[in-house]
Amino acid sequence: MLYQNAHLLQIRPASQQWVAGTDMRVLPELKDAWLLTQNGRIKAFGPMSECPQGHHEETLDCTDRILMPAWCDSHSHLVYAGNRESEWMDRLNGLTYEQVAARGGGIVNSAQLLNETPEEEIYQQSKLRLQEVISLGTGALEIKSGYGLTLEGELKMLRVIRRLKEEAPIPIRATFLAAHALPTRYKDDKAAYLQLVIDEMLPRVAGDGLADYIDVFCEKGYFDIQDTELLMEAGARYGLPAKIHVNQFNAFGGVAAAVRHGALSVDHLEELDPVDVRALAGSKTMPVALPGCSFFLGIPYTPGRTLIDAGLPLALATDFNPGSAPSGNMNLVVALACNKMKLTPEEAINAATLNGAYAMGLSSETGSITVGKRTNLILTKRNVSVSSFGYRFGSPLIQQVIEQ
Ligand SMILES: N=CN[C@@H](CCC(=O)O)C(=O)O
Ligand SMILES: [Zn+2]
Repeated sequence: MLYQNAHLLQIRPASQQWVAGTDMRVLPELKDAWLLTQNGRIKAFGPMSECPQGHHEETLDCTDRILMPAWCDSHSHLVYAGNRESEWMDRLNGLTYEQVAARGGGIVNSAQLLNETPEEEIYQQSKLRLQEVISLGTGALEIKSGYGLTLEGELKMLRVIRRLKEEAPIPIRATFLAAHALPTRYKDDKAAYLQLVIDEMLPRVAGDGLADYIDVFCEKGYFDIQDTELLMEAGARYGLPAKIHVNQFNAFGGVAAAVRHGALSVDHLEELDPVDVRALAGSKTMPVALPGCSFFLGIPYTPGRTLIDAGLPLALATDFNPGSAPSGNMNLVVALACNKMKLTPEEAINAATLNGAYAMGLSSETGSITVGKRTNLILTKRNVSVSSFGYRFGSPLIQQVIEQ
């Protein structure tokens, strides 16, 4: 396919894996450009004055439109059963997320439902959500387990993720998150649950090649630093790098622990201590903000400005899940990042494309307009500017999602 007269956005050399600090304000572009794709990959691009001549099977005129990489959503729990609308109603009536969880709701509620639901049904429900996010411009996605909390439940979730991986037109990464909450059966014996996760679940998950990463909900009332370190070390023994839920409600050293263990990303960070910022400096760990969760739970937004102004990179993701963020809309995430976290549109787009791809190990595949990367692209409607992604919040700006 030959795209002509396009405004190409987010053009990067293959060597550039992320942008940080003041560089996040820059979105390299080429106006009045052509782009050629072949076999699902970007083959070449350049200014219209040098557009390849001759016959091309298919061409698309992109006059007045931006052609850019599709969104890279590096943190989701898109595979789940049913919903938690009744808990949401409880929160509307005044309960907090933590109070709902303390009453037996929350993650363990989703876990019960997931264990009761047949695998095929979970697959069908999740597939619909996947189709929805792809139609909204998501071109790469990470999906976590963590609503099983039993060997069979976790394997069931990961098999569904594998099936979605095999069938989807976009790259998907799977993360093993059995340490998402203590299942009711183990509520007074965390050590026994950790043993189950490490000695029984992990060898099966890794042996069957069902996960790319390991995750832990490092939070008061869930898993502490020692548990998190134990799980990161166990994951490493099976070749699974860590992506850690940390600092959602409390900051108590989880970021530094994750960095020490070479985690690929630390996600949430609604609570941020100067110690966390110092721990991230000079590391290869990507901080990931989830503004949809802040919006839905009414908790603080991740201080993205503090991170970027300290010279760090930042990625944005949806956290799509039934409890704290039942939306997989990356367009909304980008708009929230601008309006609530005070990111410039350029910073937000860098965070939602190039840096998001890094945060799920997909830098060589997607996240920028780069020769050789996948043809995972968004073509906007006419007269959409870079600022529109923050300013025109809620407006559908995408004309076509290109996934080959
Ligand atoms: N915080 C932990 N896990 C999810 C929420 C899961 C749930 O409430 O079901 C999150 O990232 O927000
Ligand atoms: Zn999450």
